[in-house]
Amino acid sequence: MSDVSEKSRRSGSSVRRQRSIYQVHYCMRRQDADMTARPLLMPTSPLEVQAYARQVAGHRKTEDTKYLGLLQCNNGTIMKPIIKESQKREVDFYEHLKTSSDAELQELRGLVAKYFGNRKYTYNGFEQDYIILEDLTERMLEPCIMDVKIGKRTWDPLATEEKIKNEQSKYAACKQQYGFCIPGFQVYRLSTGKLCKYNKDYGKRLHGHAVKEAIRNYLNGIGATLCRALLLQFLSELWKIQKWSRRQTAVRLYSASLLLVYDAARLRDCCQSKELTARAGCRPATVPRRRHSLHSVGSGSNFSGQITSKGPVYKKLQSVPLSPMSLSHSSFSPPPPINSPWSEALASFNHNHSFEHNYENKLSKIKMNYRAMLDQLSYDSPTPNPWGTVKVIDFAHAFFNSEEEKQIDENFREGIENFVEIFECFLRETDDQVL
Ligand SMILES: O=P(O)(O)O[C@@H]1[C@@H](OP(=O)(O)O)[C@H](OP(=O)(O)O)[C@H](O)[C@H](OP(=O)(O)O)[C@H]1OP(=O)(O)O
Ligand SMILES: Nc1ncnc2c1ncn2[C@@H]1O[C@H](COP(=O)(O)OP(=O)(O)O)[C@@H](O)[C@H]1O
Repeated sequence: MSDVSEKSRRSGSSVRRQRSIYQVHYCMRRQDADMTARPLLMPTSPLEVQAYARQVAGHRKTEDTKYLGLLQCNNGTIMKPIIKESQKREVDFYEHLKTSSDAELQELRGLVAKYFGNRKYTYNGFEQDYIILEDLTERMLEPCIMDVKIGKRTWDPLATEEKIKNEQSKYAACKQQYGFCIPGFQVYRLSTGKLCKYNKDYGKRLHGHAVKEAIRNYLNGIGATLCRALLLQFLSELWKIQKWSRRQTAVRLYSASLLLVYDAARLRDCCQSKELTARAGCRPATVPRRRHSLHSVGSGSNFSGQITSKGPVYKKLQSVPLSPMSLSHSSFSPPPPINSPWSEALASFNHNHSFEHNYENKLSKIKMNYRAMLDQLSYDSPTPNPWGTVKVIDFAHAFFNSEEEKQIDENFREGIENFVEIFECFLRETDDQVL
């Protein structure tokens, strides 16, 4: 991306004002719920395109000089080539999803990358059709990306015998055990900033316990504590996908993937401030002024803007003690209303089946930690944008159900359940984290 912006600056074609890295990367994220938002590029800016260096799986080969991988545009979108029949079906899938009035499909719209239509584009002298999608890693400084292909069955009803055999032979142990597989991921090491890439050959060898460890590695949790804030960001989206997959009968998603993305630069900030807080034994007494926050007026929060040594102060409520020790002798009062993806995560968290047996014991502690974490995150960022998310991608083998075919897609649901369970298990490891 930096090459692109450098070029536009030199040619004087960019209409963007120069901004600091921080502004460019963190403060401009779009928050629209609608997947068909308007293109991001200013009308006068020329579209600049290059091979997408952040692609961790899928088609990438070059045939002659025809590049089969994704392209990155300088307007926050990526372009996915439409070459095979299955990819043509993917266009139809997005087009139908865009206009459908079916409630289940409307819900799915919020779980996939934003779709901006399709277009012809000439790259390296070859004209091709492309699907235009939101780049989920946009503005990330150190994007950590994992592609998780969902389902024991990864071939669609139109697959040939040969294709079925090929699919059955790949990632066999992993798919059998977990109902998903990992065709690729990349992670920036928190300590060194080094980028480590893991391709499909690595993914094909994964099975048993190594699968969970690969996910832990992706989360920068090898030899270090997993970050509760990061896990909750992922879970807030994963629970939505899980809830949808438990009910929906509209579509069968063969070979679709979850694309997990987070910014290691933001994770590093989060860990460093946690470390500082732990060392000081309390949160910082003075907080730099923020222009926007989760708790700005109108955001629905009762946060007063003040933080004391005991934690954030809420309007009309007592300040929140941060130490888990204090829980044993304090009566629990519900947290203030906060409208954000975080509060949705908390709501899902409280109602999730997997935690019901621990419900009474853990709830008050979780809520207390959680409220503190919300403040920590909003303190670190001038906007409340999450720096980790997950979306469903790759609908080349997706099929809409007719009325007679309507039933739950067990193949997809099962894979999601198992993946969510791993994240919930990781989250339990962080139960003692107080931010
Ligand atoms: O060889 P194919 O034709 O089955 O290609 C696979 C692609 O299938 P498709 O062409 O869309 O039907 C397949 O594409 P989809 O993700 O299914 O769209 C993958 O790229 C697959 O690689 P992997 O399983 O992720 O390691 C590709 O598999 P390999 O390159 O690992 O064989
Ligand atoms: N919306 C997106 N934002 C960022 N990266 C994406 C997006 N969609 C796909 N990718 C990247 O491209 C890879 C392949 O995408 P996918 O749709 O699965 O293509 P294929 O059909 O070739 O398998 C993903 O693993 C991911 O790295």
